Amino acid sequence: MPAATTTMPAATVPAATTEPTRIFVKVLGTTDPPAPVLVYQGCTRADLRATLCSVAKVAEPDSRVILALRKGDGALMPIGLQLPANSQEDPYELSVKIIGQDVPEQDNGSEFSPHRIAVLDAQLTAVSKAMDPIRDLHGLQAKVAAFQKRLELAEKNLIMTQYKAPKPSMRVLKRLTKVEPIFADQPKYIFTPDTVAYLKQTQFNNWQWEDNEMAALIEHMFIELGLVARFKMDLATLKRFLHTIKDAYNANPFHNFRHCFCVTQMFYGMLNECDLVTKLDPIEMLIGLVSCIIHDVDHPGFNNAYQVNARTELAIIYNDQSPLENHHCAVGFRILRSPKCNIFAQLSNKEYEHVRKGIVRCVLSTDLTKHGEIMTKFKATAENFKFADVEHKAQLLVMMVKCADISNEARPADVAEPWLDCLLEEYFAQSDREKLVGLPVAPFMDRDKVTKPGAQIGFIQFVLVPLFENLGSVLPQLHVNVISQIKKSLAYYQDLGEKLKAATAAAAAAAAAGPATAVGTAERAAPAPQKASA
Ligand SMILES: Nc1nc2c(ncn2[C@@H]2O[C@@H]3COP(=O)(O)O[C@H]3[C@H]2O)c(=O)[nH]1
Ligand SMILES: [Mg+2]
Ligand SMILES: [Zn+2]
Repeated sequence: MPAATTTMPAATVPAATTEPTRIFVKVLGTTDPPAPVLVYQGCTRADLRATLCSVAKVAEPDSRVILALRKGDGALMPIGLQLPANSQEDPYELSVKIIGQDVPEQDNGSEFSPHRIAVLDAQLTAVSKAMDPIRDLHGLQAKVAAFQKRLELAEKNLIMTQYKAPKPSMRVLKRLTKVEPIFADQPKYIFTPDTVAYLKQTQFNNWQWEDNEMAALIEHMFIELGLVARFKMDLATLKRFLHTIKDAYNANPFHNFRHCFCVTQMFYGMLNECDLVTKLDPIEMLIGLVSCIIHDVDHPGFNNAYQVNARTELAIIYNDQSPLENHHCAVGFRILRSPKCNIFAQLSNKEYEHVRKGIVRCVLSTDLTKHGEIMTKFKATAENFKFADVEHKAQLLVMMVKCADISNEARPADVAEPWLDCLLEEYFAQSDREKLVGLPVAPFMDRDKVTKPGAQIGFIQFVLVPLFENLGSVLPQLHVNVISQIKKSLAYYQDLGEKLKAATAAAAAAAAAGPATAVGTAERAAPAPQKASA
């Protein structure tokens, strides 16, 4: 039979914004005093079961372990997160049985027979497990995307996407309606005036759109900026180009087609919010837009350092010189060269050369090892910036694409934060592989060393703020939404950093004082403060 844990004060567990529920649990069949358990909001039922098992000193909380929790009056309490707090004087009584030891396999007919409890327990655990993917953002998104796909099929690919203004909560309603198709194999999207106006804002929320919709939104940008008309683009070719590019982005956690869309949309948002649509030539807007679209195409999910250290094919082909950015550019132009996707077909040779040169320059500039050099050059240019100067505008485009590429923290908190999770997921997958094969691991990618504030504070302070302020010296409108949001983000992560520091210190003090059992991780113990939105 399991023995009870030693009771230690639970007060040493770090304070949380949402206070945990403190319960006391007395393990039946032992003489040990009731043990305190802190139940944090956000932990799962499986976490709670695991903790109760550890209180009862049962090694593994597998499905053969039956836990029953009763109040002092004998009432059976469902083991879940809604357990009311109690006191040391009136603890819950925990009984632990292990199927195959002393529990009858058959139902003995009584309401709370061990068999029934075991069955119920196993079912609840299964339900809890089934809920885990739903708590996970990617899982949720995948489910939504799969549902939308099914809906598309059901609607025979005839979908109209309607969008309601997001303010004030940035929540989105999408209504799907039947409309006439353009292509038999492709849904046609018609965006409402609300949607197309919202698309022009740098604070746009990317998360509620699926890939086909994002491709259609980019298509809309080409039309709306007058590029389709000016460069006599065939609409079907534009669609094929965008869908081919979409398919050429890999399903990486971060460097995927959604990132491509965000970068492109931020560029489009900056064009609009900074009145550049009238100040730049169509060909310059075309350079910027297509640069954003192809800038990470076919990204393998492993960065340049990995390419070089692992001596990959890309590193060999490009002699270790920005292998990824060179690859993105080459893949993009290979797609553009194909007649079915060649949106530049009607450009004169001179225009094509100008466009190609501009795009290559912008995409290669997204390699952050070029950051310092580009910053210095633009600072000098910005002192006397002239929209009449072609080279000045070429540098402006480079800066805008660079800014758009790393602009997640320039969006509202609820849009930005999931991107950091995606980035860290990709970084951790890389460092895990590097550890496995004995390659050097960058500390900022190491899951044992990285925290969210650690990842963002320096990045925002030393990369984002100087970069956007440098561009802001030529485009002062950037201060209104973009730079102000970046500064809110910085304050948020600085605050979170302080809270984590305090939580770590408190946890260390708790460890020194003795064992108190808490359900949940350190991050749950110090949940994120509310991040300010625009
Ligand atoms: N720490 C941190 N890095 C970022 C963030 N956004 C982008 N990056 C990194 O900056 C890089 C810019 O180019 P990529 O998009 O290829 O890959 C990007 C990421 O590695 C961010 O919010 N935080
Ligand atoms: Mg890149
Ligand atoms: Zn990118």
